[in-house]
Amino acid sequence: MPTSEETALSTPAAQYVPGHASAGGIAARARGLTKAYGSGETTVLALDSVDVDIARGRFTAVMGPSGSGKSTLMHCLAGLDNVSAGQVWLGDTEITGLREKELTRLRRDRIGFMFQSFNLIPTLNALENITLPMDIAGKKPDEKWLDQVIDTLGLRDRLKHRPSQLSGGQQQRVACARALASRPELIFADEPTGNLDSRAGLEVLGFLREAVDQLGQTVVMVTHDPGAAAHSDLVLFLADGRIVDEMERPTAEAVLERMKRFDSLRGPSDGDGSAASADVNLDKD
Ligand SMILES: Nc1ncnc2c1ncn2[C@@H]1O[C@H](COP(=O)(O)OP(=O)(O)OP(=O)(O)O)[C@@H](O)[C@H]1O
Repeated sequence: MPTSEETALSTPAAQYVPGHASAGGIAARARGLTKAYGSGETTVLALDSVDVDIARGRFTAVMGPSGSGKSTLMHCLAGLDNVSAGQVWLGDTEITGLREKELTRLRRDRIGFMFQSFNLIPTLNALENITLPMDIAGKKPDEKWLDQVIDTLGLRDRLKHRPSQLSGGQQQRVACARALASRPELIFADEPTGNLDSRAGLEVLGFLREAVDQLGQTVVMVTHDPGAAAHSDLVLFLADGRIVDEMERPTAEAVLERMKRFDSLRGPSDGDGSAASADVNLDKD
């Protein structure tokens, strides 16, 4: 059963909304966001009436036990998955209810994506990969911005290389540049360091941080790694499809301690990586 505090976090907006947007405005917003998979007795409630504001110009991390709904939240906020109930906005545009064609255009024009697998086209060189989404959209890149992105990511001397000629870290930097190239309103990164060694992972996190601090971008990153989350401005913690806590200016140690409290709620027979019990203790500092 949810605690009273958890219930308070998932009830309608005006009271308390995790991620509470700053003066910079709101890049994405969800109210009552609910996502169920399957039907009847096999229904899985992946998101349970989530209210969240993603602040513009900030780096937000999403953490939580396996199966808590992190990827589902990202997919619903990005219009990659339809919702069962509730509303989602990208900026001022409500995306719930948009037709697939409109969603495709919106994703292409306004959102950048980074995934664990870099999703680069092997036959294209780095520069062609970076500009591919814009080429498909028939848009000319803003050359000054593109130069800035390429230099910030240290890719200037790698532009003619194909993905197979680049290290994992360099490939992820290309994926990062591709996400940034069209100067999207929002970048979603799903475990962007998951396939990298720790040095390359740190580098990519540093670049995402720079994208926020120096280029004014907005980043939402799903991660399992407390060290990665420590690069963000704000961590949202999910459990059983609900946002149950948040942490401003996180440190790896503090995030790890918070995550341990999810683990300690699992029974001995519950070691299969499924979500923690809903009875998460919410003693916010
Ligand atoms: N396509 C699907 N069909 C059925 N159930 C799904 C589907 N996608 C996700 N789920 C279920 O929804 C819940 C949330 O999944 P989700 O992938 O969002 O969690 P997560 O926190 O990202 O997990 P992980 O950290 O393991 O990637 C889980 O119980 C999962 O089994």
